[in-house]
Amino acid sequence: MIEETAWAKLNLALHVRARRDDGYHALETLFVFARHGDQIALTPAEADSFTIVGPFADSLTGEDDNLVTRARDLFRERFGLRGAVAITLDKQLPVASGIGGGSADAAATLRGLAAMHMVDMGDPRLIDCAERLGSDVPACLRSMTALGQGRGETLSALAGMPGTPVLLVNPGVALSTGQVFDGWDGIDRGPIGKGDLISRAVQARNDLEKPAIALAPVIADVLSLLERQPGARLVRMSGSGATCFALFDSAQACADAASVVSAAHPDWWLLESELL
Ligand SMILES: C[C@](O)(CO)[C@H](O)COP(=O)(O)OP(=O)(O)OC[C@H]1O[C@@H](n2ccc(N)nc2=O)[C@H](O)[C@@H]1O
Ligand SMILES: Nc1ncnc2c1ncn2[C@@H]1O[C@H](COP(=O)(O)OP(=O)(O)OP(=O)(O)O)[C@@H](O)[C@H]1O
Repeated sequence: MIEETAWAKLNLALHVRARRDDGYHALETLFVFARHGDQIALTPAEADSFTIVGPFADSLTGEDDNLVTRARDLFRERFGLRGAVAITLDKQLPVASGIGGGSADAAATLRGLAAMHMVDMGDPRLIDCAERLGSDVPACLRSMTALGQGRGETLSALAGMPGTPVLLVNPGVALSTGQVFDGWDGIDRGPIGKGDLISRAVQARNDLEKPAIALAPVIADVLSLLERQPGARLVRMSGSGATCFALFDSAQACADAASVVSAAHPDWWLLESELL
């Protein structure tokens, strides 16, 4: 059996630069990954099977389309393979929440199948599969700190901040990525600046916060609560929302903030993690 973690993706910053003719937006983003995520287990089998377990399984069970099975089918088609595989997805991350759950699952499936069939991680066919599965999938395939450009698929590696404590908070609202992009006001506010990762991130922004808040006003409450927490170095919404995060100076400050947030909002989803 091969096991892969689908690490949660965070956008420390996301600048939307232009609407493109193909329905996507040109953007610049700082991708980082958290140590926690969904788990994917793959085992060679007589027949294909796909099982979803875990706290967010119910959000996906019953949908016949899943990014995991799409990744499996595309991989086999692209590499001309036939063998069947049993896949179990342990869904720990909330669905449609801006932390790339589906994209990370697709990427973890590709990594697992690549390991099973001894395909090199740099194989252009693997990268092509990732690009066809979604804008975030190439970044999730590597799960390393990177600057993303184009629609998010053009990646340049950056020095990361491994071990930085991070608190993720989701108020329980699912947002459609396409709908949030549709609410962008069309104003290009410029590129992400230069410098080290944290200073670039602090000076930058997430241009999707405004349209996401218009769809789900509770996001503004999440951001303001996180901003009030001692030791929070950077507070922002990730991707198209609604998950927001705070980076902390210390694990204690992160744990203290988690206690405050969960006491105030026991129904919100929280994850204490650290950056990869
Ligand atoms: C918001 C981010 O999560 C930031 O990392 C990504 O840009 C979204 O990546 P993703 O979930 O993999 O998105 P995709 O599955 O490729 O696209 C979903 C929808 O989001 C919109 N979309 C996505 C990426 C992009 N650069 N511009 C867009 O306008 C499009 O309407 C698209 O139909
Ligand atoms: N394995 C999967 N996990 C989550 N969502 C999936 C999966 N497969 C298909 N989907 C579909 O994809 C949609 C987007 O889910 P996902 O969790 O990737 O969004 P997201 O966290 O907003 O991602 P991003 O940050 O890349 O925009 C969901 O509404 C769901 O119907």
